[in-house]
Amino acid sequence: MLLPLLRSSCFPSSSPGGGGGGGGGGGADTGAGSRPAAQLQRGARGPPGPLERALAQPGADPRRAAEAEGARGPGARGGRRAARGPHACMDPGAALQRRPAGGGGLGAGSPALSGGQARRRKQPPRPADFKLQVIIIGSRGVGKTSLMERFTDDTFCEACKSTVDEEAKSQRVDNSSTVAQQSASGQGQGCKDTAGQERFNSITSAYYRSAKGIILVYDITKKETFDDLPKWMKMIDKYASEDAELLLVGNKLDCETDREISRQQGEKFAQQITGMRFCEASAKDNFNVDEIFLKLVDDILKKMPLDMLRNELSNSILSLQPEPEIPPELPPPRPHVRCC
Ligand SMILES: Nc1nc2c(ncn2[C@@H]2O[C@H](COP(=O)(O)OP(=O)(O)OP(=O)(O)O)[C@@H](O)[C@H]2O)c(=O)[nH]1
Ligand SMILES: [Mg+2]
Repeated sequence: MLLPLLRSSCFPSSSPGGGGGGGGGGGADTGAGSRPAAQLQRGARGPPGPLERALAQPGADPRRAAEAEGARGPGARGGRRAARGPHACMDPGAALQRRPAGGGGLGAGSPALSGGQARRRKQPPRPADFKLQVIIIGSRGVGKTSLMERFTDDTFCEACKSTVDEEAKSQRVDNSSTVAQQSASGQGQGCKDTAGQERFNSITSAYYRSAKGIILVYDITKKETFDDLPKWMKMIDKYASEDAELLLVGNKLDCETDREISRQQGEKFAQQITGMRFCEASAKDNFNVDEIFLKLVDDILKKMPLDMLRNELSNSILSLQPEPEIPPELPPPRPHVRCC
């Protein structure tokens, strides 16, 4: 897998496009009190999987490598308009294996996607290899930030502050201008927990527009967050690009006893949206979290036109971390494509 730098912007809460409100649709604001910007990157993780090793070969074709790794071939799932193919690995019905020591992979055949928990101890972030923007949206408290932090830092906090918090509300105007500045100066890729409330649509819509992947999260223990989904879909239809990869996530799978939304309900919702994948996860148990992000990136890369991918590569340092040992019989790989 190319080492994508995924930056995600969390849109806490609010019923999308709507004003404030209680409960799941709480008024959303910018997240002045939010956690620091977090870059999601794979760079600092452990040894490359077969897909990465395959990519390291001279002249590797990223998508063919992805296929070789058992991911579905390009075109198996087009954009939202294409006829829906059967869900592959995110099929919620498939037995998602629990990863040993903290989480499950999508299936036996995806060592590159298998547990990386131990490998992801906090390490200094590395410069971006390859930028894709992914946004995580969903009603308040569904676990957007927790999923992001589990993936980036492998941490989880029980009583974490809402990305929207009281003091933030007072500063939201500044923040919205900050966010505006960021996006204006091209820093829009920076990750910021901002909100989806009507007043920020002009800002957050920019995030939707440039997002290659959208993760829509609901809380399986809170029906209202599932009922909010159509409103989030309206935001996606209104602002997101046609070919953004969509992934629906039912979070808090560890709270099975408090479940209010069945897996089948989640799957059925996703099946109504062309091209939308679905899975259930738990940020707390670190179950299916890597897979959410890495599979989404897989899908994004596979849909990218090869020349664009190559072009992106030619403008970036393709580096795999750590360098795969080159068995003696293989010639050393060609020198890395360096930034111009
Ligand atoms: N049991 C359980 N709790 C979770 C999980 N993910 C998040 N939580 C908890 O749910 C609450 C909200 O989590 P956040 O990550 O802040 O949710 P959010 O969607 O970012 O919330 P806002 O920023 O307010 O929109 C916190 O108390 C988390 O500890 C999970 O997988 N399982
Ligand atoms: Mg949050």
